[in-house]
Amino acid sequence: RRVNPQQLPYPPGPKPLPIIGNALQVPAGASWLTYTQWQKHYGDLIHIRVFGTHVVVVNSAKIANDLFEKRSNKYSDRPDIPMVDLLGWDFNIALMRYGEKWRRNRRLVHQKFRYEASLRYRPIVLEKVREGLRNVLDKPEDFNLHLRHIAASIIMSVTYGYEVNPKEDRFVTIAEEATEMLVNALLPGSMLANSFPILLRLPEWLPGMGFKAYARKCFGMTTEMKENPFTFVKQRMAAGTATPCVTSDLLEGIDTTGDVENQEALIKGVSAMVYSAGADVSVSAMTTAILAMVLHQEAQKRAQVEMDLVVGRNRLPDFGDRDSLPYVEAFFRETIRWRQATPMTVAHAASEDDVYEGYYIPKGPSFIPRAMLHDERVYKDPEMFRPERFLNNDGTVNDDYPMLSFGFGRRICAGRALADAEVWLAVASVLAVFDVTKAKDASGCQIEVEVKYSEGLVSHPLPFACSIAPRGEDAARLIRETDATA
Ligand code: HEM
Repeated sequence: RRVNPQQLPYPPGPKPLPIIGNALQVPAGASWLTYTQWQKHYGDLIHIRVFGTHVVVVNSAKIANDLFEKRSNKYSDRPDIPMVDLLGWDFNIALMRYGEKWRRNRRLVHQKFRYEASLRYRPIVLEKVREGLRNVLDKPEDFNLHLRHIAASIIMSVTYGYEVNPKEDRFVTIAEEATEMLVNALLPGSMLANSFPILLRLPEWLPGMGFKAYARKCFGMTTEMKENPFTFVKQRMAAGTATPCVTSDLLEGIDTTGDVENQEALIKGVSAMVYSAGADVSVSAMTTAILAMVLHQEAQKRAQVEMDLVVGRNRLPDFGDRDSLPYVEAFFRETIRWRQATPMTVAHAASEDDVYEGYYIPKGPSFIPRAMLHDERVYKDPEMFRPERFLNNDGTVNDDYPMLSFGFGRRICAGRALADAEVWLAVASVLAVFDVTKAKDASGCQIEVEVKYSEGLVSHPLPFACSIAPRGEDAARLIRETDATA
């Protein structure tokens, strides 16, 4: 009441219980489904309380725009997650509190990943996607691994000029394990210390302090994840053999009259963060595209007809073809709308108290923007995969790019230009040369595929079987010809 002088109400929401608030009503996993149901009862702005933490769920693009864009000076903070520093993940911009440290980091990421800068990475994207096509041709049943390899090799090449080893790469393995440990520690309820930071001060020998050993293990990994690839670049620069990359560019820009150690530490963190921010989400989007192809044969066929007309069967699509492939573009956009890789995006927080449409919003709550790309007032039958929703009547692409899948305001995804390029090219290339259909079992019956996704910050399609076969001998030859070393 002291901080809410006008005694305005919080936004509506389900009735909280004493002390624990709404904790029992919020499922740990796919909570966006619960928020979707609550929207029908409580509206577009919902308030809940989980123990002492206020959470505001934003259910419409209009409110997201009003708060995260128009009032972005107030709504660009992140919730305080005490475990992040303990795990050694304090360099992760996506989780950083809004302030000077975030600004310094974001400036460097923006410098290297804004649209114009990202154009430089297109040759790498092209090379790695085509390598992925060859891998799929050789071992289609391992398509998920190949998609992982595409995403990892693009990011490692762009960031460190490093060629990823397809099997058990030392840099990639450590980055994946450290990222997984972070994601597990962020799952609601997984680490009590996130809700009760006082636990951080208690000695490790007490029962329930297992999180400290967990954090130590993760800290070791994040240190390796930052140090090893960075040292790799520095050694190659010293030997004059470095491939130009984000890290070498940033190192060359160091002000040698200033505090070199601090500048290097910043570069190390920014470079290491790129893998965790960009690899897994890109894999999710690419896998969703494959899932959509399996389930929507008519959409796949229509995209292939367009591809054959525009690109023909004698070459593979390139970025220069994008504007001439409206249906393929619509297929790509529908992919990132239909199943968002981060269905809850990343929570924002308010850095000061605010009032919105008569409701009181205290400083610091978590703002969870639910999957607005499934708002049936905007997207009719949102569960349906329907690329046509991104086309005008004359077949041209409309102005609706599902940018919300990349977040909002000042915290919008800093790598969206690279993500857009790599996922588009992967989708277009697969459509050009492969037929993706349901797999058959030993008795020749089709194996049915269900749309099921994992839970967590980044959500992936659960493993599914499918058949990925080249669209004829010409397509197989085209794929093989992309191997310059053959
Ligand atoms: C399909 C792929 C991707 C999707 C769907 C995606 C989505 C997102 C989302 C939803 C956010 C949170 C935005 C918010 O808080 O409002 C985010 C943040 C971020 N993303 Fe991406 N992302 C993708 C790929 C990438 C790539 C390849 C990079 C590499 C540079 C990247 C770098 C970042 C960074 C640095 C942030 C943190 C921004 C900040 O908090 O200031 N992302 N991304």
